[in-house]
This record gives sequence, C-alpha cells and structure tokens, in this order.
Amino acid sequence: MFQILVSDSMSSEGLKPLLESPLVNVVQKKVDEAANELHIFDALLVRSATKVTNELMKKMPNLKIIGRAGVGVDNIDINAATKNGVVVINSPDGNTISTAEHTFAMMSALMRYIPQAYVTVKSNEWNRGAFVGTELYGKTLGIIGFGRIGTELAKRAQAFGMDVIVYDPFLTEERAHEIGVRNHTLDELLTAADIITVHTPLTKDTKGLLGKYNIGKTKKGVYLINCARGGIIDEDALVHYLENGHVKGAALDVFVVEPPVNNKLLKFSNLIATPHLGASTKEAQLNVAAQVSEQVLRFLEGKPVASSINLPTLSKEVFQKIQPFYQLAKKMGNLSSQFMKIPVKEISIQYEGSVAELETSFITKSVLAGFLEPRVDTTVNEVNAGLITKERGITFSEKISSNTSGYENCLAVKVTGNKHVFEIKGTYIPNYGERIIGINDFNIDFYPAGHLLYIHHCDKPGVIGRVGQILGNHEVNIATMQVGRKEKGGEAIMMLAVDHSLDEKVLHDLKACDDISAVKTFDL
Ligand SMILES: NC(=O)c1ccc[n+]([C@@H]2O[C@H](COP(=O)([O-])OP(=O)(O)OC[C@H]3O[C@@H](n4cnc5c(N)ncnc54)[C@H](O)[C@@H]3O)[C@@H](O)[C@H]2O)c1
Ligand SMILES: O=C(O)CC[C@@H](O)C(=O)O
Repeated sequence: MFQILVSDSMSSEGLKPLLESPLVNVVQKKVDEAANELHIFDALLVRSATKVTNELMKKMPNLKIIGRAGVGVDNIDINAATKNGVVVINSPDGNTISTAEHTFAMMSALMRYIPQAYVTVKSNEWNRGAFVGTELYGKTLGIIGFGRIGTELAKRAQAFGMDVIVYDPFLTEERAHEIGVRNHTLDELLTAADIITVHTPLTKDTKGLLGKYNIGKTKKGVYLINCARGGIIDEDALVHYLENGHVKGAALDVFVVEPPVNNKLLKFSNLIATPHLGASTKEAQLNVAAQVSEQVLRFLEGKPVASSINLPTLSKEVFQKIQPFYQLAKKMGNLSSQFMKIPVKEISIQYEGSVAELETSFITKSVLAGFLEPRVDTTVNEVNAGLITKERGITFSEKISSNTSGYENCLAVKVTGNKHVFEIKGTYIPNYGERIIGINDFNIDFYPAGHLLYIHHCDKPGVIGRVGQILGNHEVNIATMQVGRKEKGGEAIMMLAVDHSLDEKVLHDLKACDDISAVKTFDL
C-alpha cells in the first residue's frame, strides 16, 4: 500500500479519490509533526505553506511524487526533485476563476473604499462624505499578463462596461481578437489605463516591472493591483508613488515577504490588502485538491500523468541516446524565445541526419519547453510543453529533412510571428558538444551557454574593434567571439560569450555605435 502525506490543509472532498482508494493510506499531518515517519511516504501533497526543500526530500527516500494543489511551484525545489527522481505535478487551472474573481473584488473594494468604510461603520462612525468612490463603468482597465487569470478577469471587466486593454508580449493577435481585447505596448497601456492589474509569473523580466520608472509613466490618480506574485509591483516604488499621491490607491494580495514584516506599504490607508487569498475558495480548493489527487493516484497506478512539470516519460536507455539533442533543443528553443520577444504563431522543427532516427517527438517537446520557459509561470517540460504551446495559440510541427547541411546531424528551428521569422540551426558533435551553426541566413559557430551578446552589424573594418573597446570601457571580459557574414562588406552578425550579464548602459553604448543595427543579450 502506498503512503501519502498531506501536509497543508486541503479540501477533504477534493482528496476523496485518495481517501477512498484501497491502494493508498493517507496521513494528514504537517511535515514537522511527521518528522519520525517521513521515510515511509511515497507521495507528498502540499499547497504553498510547506517548503519542499532538498533537505526534506533527502529525509524522504521513498518519495516518488509531489503534488502541488495550486499553480505556483515556487515553494518546491524542482531541480532537487528532478535530481532525486521525484515527479512534481500541479493543478494549473483549478484556481483560475477564484483568483480572477478575487482580483475583481479587490478592484471594486479599492474604488469604493469598502474596507475603509467597513472599519468606520464598525466603530460607530457614519461618515458618508469621506468615501465617495469611482465607477468601474467606462474606465480603462490595463491587464499586464494575459494568460488564464488575465483572460477571465477581462471577461468580467467587459461585462461591467470597462474598456480592457492588455500588454502581453507573447499574446497572439488571434487570441486577443477572440476575447475582444487589444494588445498594446507596455508604454501605451501605462499611459492609457485608469486601473492596472498584473497577472504574469514572477520572472527576471517581470520582477519590478512596475517600478519607479514605469509607474512614473502612468496617469496621475492611477489604481494598481497585484494578485499574482509579490515583487512584480516594486514595493519601494509603490511606497514612493502612494506618498506623493500619484497612485490614488493600490490593492495587494501578495507581498515580497509573506506574511509582510515591517512593510511600509501597510501604513497607507489607500492601500487595501488580503493575505494571499486569491485561491482561497471552497471551489478552487476542491478543484486543485481533486486534480492533484487524481493525478497522484494515476501515477502510483503506473499510468501517465497530464500535469507533470519536471520529469520525462522515456525509458532510461532511450533517454540516454537523445539526451545531448534534448539539451541542445532546449537551448535552441530558449534562444528563439529570447530573440523573438513578440507574439509567435508557429514553431517548426526540422531534423536532418542521425538525429532524425531518434524519438524526435521528445526533442520537439524539448524545443517547446525551452521556448516557453521565459514566458510562463510553471516549469514546462517535455510532458506538458505541447499542451501549453497549443493553449497559447501557437501551432507546432516537425519534419524529417533529406537536406544535407554537411553535418552528421542537424536540428533547425523556425519561429514565425506576425511580421518576423527567426531561424536557428544546431548540431551535436560527440566529444565536442553542442554548437549553434546558423542564425537566420548567417553561418556561425558557437557554444550555447552562459552570457551571450549578439550584434547585427555592417561588415566594415573597425566595427569589431569598437565593440571590444566599448566592452573594455565597461570592464566586460570577452570569453569567446564568433563572426558570420553573408558577403564581404554586407550584413554580418557576431556572437560573444562574456563573463557576466550586461546592463542597460553597455547595451546603450553598443546600440549608439555606427554600423550596429541590433544588439541583444541572452542568458542560457
Ligand atoms: N493570488 C493567488 O492566490 C494566486 C492564485 C493563482 C495564481 N496566482 C499567480 O497569478 C499569476 C498568473 O497565473 P496564470 O494562471 O494566469 O498564469 P498563466 O501562465 O496562464 O499566464 C501568465 C501570462 O503572463 C504572460 N507573461 C509572461 N511574461 C510576461 C511579461 N514579461 N510581460 C507581460 N506578460 C508576460 C504570459 O505570456 C502569460 O500569458 C502567476 O504568477 C500565479 O502564480 C496567484
Ligand atoms: O495555495 C494557495 O492558496 C496559493 C495558490 C496560488 O498562489 C497559486 O500559485 O496557485
């Protein structure tokens, strides 16, 4: 019989599939309370309170699967789970509606001073003049991050007669059109919206997305809402703009540190807050617990699971053969995504030579996982990449090519957006490693790892020297440098590996250089 530890509070209705199964025994205890019996458990079910660290996993040698009843897996050390051979699953859409509704409730409460007014009535005050609110009707709601929750929120706001504009660099026009919203640039949204709400994952691109500079571009009197992850709205910047009155009010369900300790934001009467309650409804808790219970049971019965976010489902032997290509594919997908920071409609992958004889569908999923990684909240892997790609309105295809590029094996990825196409080619050379051998029409040869700097320039004497000079002036050390061109004196590209990530000032100086038409950086 399998032993299951449920360490955070979960809906017992949702846990029914496990509680009623003759295959498993369910123990509902906090990890600390189960300290002496941790070694017996095959599965661990958590919400966000239990921190699943490598140390905890080491105390659970029988552990096979961790089920997260919710979306974010930031409380689980996924890398350690993968290394320890533990599958991690989550329930990506079980709490979407609840979180969208909570955001809507926060917006209404914010604009009508409901929490502030409630406190005064309970203190026997009757001060109607102090709480003159603002209608939602006719206001422009700016949604940053238009995934599952952003979409549900938009539908509700439209029903209230709000004008909804969105910013999501990965949203396709078709999908925006389907839901009846307009996708804008971030600057357009910031200057046009009366209320701005964020629904992105917390990534290196979204951390502090609404910081001092960007909030400074918003309308005076703007309202800001964060029911996604603490830190997407920079907390110090928000203090600054609440203090000077530029931001009229803010609503937060999430904080950088939870529970917040000595947080200056809490002193503002025009800031309303809830203790991470987005997913706290009976329905959401039932959904997420039921989804996770069913998947855990399937897994323990040896059946495939749908929402695994870390481990592949191949046999060890097959996996070993494709592992080098799997890593190359992931990096190529990731580079494509970083090159094309715009909506994408289609991804096609072409296989040539010996790689074409392997299990290419798995390598394709690895390209997709690498592509999605910078764009989504949960860890994407070969198990869920296809599904998430389709959910994002992106089609994908693979083809075996009879081309001969001169390499023993070659992988080509083509990413198509509305106006732009990006192509990248790679190969794996045994005992030598992964190489990127083509970018768009340029032949090049570099190792895809670390901090990379890409420059599109004119093939003229002195350009490479000026690049070296600028990097030197900024104390940036160049590890390697490769150049590719189509013809003498024409367009050319260079790819440099540098010792650390580059800041805006370096990029600014490079972009200001004559004969340089594009500069991009990548961290792999
Ligand atoms: N408060 C809560 O209790 C609660 C509950 C559920 C989810 N969440 C959080 O809400 C967030 C959104 O969840 P979801 O299920 O809608 O996720 P999702 O993955 O469906 O949507 C996220 C969207 O953000 C977009 N995005 C990524 N990077 C971006 C960027 N730099 N700029 C603009 N958009 C960007 C993606 O394209 C995607 O469309 C997550 O952080 C999740 O953890 C909070
Ligand atoms: O467990 C919770 O209530 C929080 C869930 C939420 O933040 C999520 O990411 O799904």
